[in-house]
Amino acid sequence: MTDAFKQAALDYHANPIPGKLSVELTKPTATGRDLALAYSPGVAEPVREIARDGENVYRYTGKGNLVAVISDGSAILGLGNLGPMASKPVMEGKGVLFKRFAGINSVDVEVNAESPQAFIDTVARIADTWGGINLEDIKAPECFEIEKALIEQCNIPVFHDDQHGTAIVTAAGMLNALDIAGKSIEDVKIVCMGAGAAAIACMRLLVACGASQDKLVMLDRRGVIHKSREGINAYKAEFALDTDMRTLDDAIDGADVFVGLSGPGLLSADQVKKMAADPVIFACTNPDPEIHPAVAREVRPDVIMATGRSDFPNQVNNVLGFPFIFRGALDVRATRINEAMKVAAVHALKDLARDPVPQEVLDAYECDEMHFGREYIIPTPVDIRLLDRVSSAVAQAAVESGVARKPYPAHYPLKNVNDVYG
Ligand SMILES: O=C([O-])CC(=O)C(=O)O
Ligand SMILES: [Mg+2]
Repeated sequence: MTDAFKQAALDYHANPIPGKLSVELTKPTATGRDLALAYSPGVAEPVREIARDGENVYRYTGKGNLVAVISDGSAILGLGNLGPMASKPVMEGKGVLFKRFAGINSVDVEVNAESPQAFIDTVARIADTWGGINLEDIKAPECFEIEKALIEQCNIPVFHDDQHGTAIVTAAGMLNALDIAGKSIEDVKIVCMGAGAAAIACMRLLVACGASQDKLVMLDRRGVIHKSREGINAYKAEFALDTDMRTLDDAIDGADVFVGLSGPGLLSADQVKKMAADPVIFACTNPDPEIHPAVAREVRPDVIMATGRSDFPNQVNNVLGFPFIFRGALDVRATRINEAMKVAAVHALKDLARDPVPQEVLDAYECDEMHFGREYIIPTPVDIRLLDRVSSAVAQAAVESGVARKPYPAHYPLKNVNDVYG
């Protein structure tokens, strides 16, 4: 990032008013009568109705279209554990994306918790306020325990975006990239740089999509995760190989796929040179990827390259997932986001990339042409069709898998965010 761009990012957040989100009113408030309806005495009526039947909260309040974006700031993007307040711009940013792409209202909640249990207790006590909870930027391994406990304790969807959002989008992009490379997922040698929340979830989902675990090498800061290593947690142990490989240099030799969910600049041009033909590189650490696309392309013109960023082709970023996954889940009042719903999202994303790209998308990216291929393996976030395709696939899967509390929405398909209330 240039200094000018960094300053522009600060100015964007500071001016003309601080932050990126505000609250808006949805009802008239001009007259005394309006106020009497909105507050005392009128507000007592929905209070009584909700007290009589809890489901009425969806009818008389904003709960059904409201998601909390909750973090402790322990793993902000690829920047590390910088604390709850430093995570606030990202959490507000997720709120921007929820609203912009899926018409979902959100509040950011930054929790200063001294332990995973304190975090769980804090969130569980206020969970009923919202229609869903998006956990964000919480470090591994604590994030696994936190998500599991909250899913058990809440009857609204709880979804750790860095795990499942990232995994869904990665799997969709990977299936397409391998197709373009003419390789099948069962056969490829995969190197995963990183062993945090996103890395573990991505590899689990790739294995569920057919990848062979014995051809998958995972590395953390200390190198290859192998069976004779001491002191690895249970989540990393799931991917421990019986191997002599110890370093990224060892692992990358002949690899078909590199997935980076680790830190900036960790993959070198020399390492890229050693990969197999038509290498697939997903350098997804934000904001700075494991390798710059231009550097990878220079040494390997045959590369199929993705990053997490909006300013390069092939943006593999959870923004393609979480807004629409929650949209579908909220609209059928799902009690959780289960595996069937995640798989449905993978296929919806993967299939959409194969359709012709609308003119609005070309305009937004200032290019004349975009079609399924090396430079376009996954839809762009501005593609309005995501709203319909992903949300309806997720809603349908929720209904079929028995976690929906409402039938498939009568007002689907959604054509744009103004349609979301039906
Ligand atoms: O915020 C983003 O761009 C994607 C994300 O969740 C992360 O990097 O933690
Ligand atoms: Mg994140």
